[in-house]
Amino acid sequence: MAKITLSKLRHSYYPDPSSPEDYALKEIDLDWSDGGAYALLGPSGCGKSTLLNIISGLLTPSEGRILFDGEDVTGLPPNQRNIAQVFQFPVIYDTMSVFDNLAFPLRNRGVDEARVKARVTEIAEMLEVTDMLGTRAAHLSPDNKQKISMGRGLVRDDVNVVMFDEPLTVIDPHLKWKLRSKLKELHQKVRATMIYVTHDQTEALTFADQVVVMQEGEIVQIGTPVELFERPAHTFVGHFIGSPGMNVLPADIRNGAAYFEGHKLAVEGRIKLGDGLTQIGVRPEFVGLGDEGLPARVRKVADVGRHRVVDAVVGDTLVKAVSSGDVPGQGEDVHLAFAPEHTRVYRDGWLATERTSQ
Ligand SMILES: Nc1ncnc2c1ncn2[C@@H]1O[C@H](COP(=O)(O)OP(=O)(O)OP(=O)(O)O)[C@@H](O)[C@H]1O
Repeated sequence: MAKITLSKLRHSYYPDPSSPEDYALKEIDLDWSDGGAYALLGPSGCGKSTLLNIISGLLTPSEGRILFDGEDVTGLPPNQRNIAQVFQFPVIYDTMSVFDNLAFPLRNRGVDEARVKARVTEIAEMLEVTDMLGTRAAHLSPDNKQKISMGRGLVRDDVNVVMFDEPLTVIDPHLKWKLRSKLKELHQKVRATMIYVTHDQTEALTFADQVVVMQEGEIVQIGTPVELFERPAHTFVGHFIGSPGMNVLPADIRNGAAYFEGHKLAVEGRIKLGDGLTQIGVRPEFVGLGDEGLPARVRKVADVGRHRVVDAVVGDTLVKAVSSGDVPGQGEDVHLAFAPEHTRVYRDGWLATERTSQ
């Protein structure tokens, strides 16, 4: 397995790019450690496939370099990069048995039969498909086919990286959670460098130790799932991750203090100086409902099982709050209290408060 470095990568599909909008990938600098579990997360069109294709060698970047363990592979074709890939749709041979499908990547590289048998048996146990080894792949259900496809990606232990490209797309929703946690478990056992590409926050946050969030060709934050939830570096991350996403509210900054709908708010720390559109970001989980705070009126309450989501209006602005206790009903007056350590200022989308050290 390898450490992967992306250095000053940029890519444009146009021959003569002139403005930042011409780039499907803006400048990307990234280090992925050997053996880590990473996710690339972002909405459709943000550049995930472009980046994946550059790493696998299907696409040559307009600028920058890709290094595996410090060795420049930018000019190498896919077959010389020693990568395993698992795609959206299962890639297996229907006429072969499950055993032969799993053995294929090893036999293809001339691994001896004793080692093939040992490794296939090991991977089959991890995937809990031992009882299917003799079955013809054509007879498998779609989710089992995709499991075997994943097994084929994991069976070689000499690859630099295993890349998963939206691997759960074809899986029934009620089976997704099973495969999601299976993959996490597999990473812990196999300890390969893995990159998981998805637009689904649950998949990314379940799988990865570190998530790279992309928007419009740019990395907006790299962090652990907890970091992305607790301290989004950009309003996009706050909005995209979480359900419901972070409240992003209009704000005025006067004399170093933040005001929302005319009320002064306590925020996590000092507000950085600068020009641009300022907004307040606070997650619904950190908005308390009670007798103190900003006066608001409840517009709607949604019961989503474990908790309730309350839509309240302050002045003209909608604020969401999540509560697991009793909540006021529709049309009632209430006060909202934003937890100061979780209330931040953003300027032109980017975090503009500094945390006061505790
Ligand atoms: N072959 C191409 N020629 C021109 N533009 C392209 C090409 N492939 C992708 N793009 C553009 O590059 C940008 C990034 O696309 P990309 O497919 O990498 O995003 P993505 O995040 O993988 O989206 P999806 O999940 O829909 O595949 C988009 O604006 C897309 O329209």
